[in-house]
Amino acid sequence: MRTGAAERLEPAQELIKVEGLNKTYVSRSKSFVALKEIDLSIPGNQFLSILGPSGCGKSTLLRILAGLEEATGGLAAVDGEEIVGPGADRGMVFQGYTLFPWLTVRQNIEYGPKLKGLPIFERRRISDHYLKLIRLERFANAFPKELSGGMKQRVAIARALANNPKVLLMDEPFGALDAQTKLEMQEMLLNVWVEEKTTVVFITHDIDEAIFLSQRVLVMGANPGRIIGDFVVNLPEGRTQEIKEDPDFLQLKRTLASMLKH
Ligand SMILES: Nc1ncnc2c1ncn2[C@@H]1O[C@H](COP(=O)(O)OP(=O)(O)OP(=O)(O)O)[C@@H](O)[C@H]1O
Repeated sequence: MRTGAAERLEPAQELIKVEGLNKTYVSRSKSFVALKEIDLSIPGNQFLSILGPSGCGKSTLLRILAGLEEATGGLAAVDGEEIVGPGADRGMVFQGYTLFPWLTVRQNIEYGPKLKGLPIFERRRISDHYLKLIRLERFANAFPKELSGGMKQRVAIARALANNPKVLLMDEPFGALDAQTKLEMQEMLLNVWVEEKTTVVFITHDIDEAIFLSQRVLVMGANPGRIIGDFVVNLPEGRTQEIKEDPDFLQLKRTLASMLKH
């Protein structure tokens, strides 16, 4: 159902390339190495999660990919183009709710397509598609303040996807939700990913969430921020919560937990 550039990617083709990436924050006389020599290749359509202790540079890496932060050295590129600033080819979803409060759910979703100058019938087609995907058709004309936290995050995901980005960058998007809503959101996101096959880079502190959602999990270490583990998740697609009892799931969970502990 996707109509843009992401559709043209062969599954194994590299979409995101990070090479020798460094980030040092300098404040007054102090400098702090947040990222050191990060090398990473992410193929198109992959769902990749990043786990790591607080302060290991996960958000910094994501913000560099989003073009919101400049690297101190090295390269970061999307689809062969070096990242020099934010762009519609990268959709962002954060923990905080970032919807426009003065726009309805439908208008929020249509915001990007409207900015691109798409005609009204096309915008309507896009918002209809995403309202259905996030199962909020009945709330098309509601304002964000009328929605629960989980519903707001669903709209934030739809709004990001409505731009047909090449990659969805998600920084702990479900971190503020209660446990039950979080599980529902994970299933919803997995369904969205299966339907749309968009590339996702997802930051979380939650090992279960990382394994449940992903095809691949990266582990970062701190001081300096670097990649210390890269795991393929060998679990079938079409996952439901029961998969969390699968021996392969539990084995990977133990491995990741022990890596994070050290
Ligand atoms: N603007 C800044 N100036 C100075 N230091 C910064 C700045 N932004 C981040 N840092 C430092 O860089 C390190 C990495 O921060 P970052 O937010 O990327 O970590 P994180 O892994 O996402 O942490 P968390 O899981 O707690 O969100 C931290 O030690 C942080 O204090």
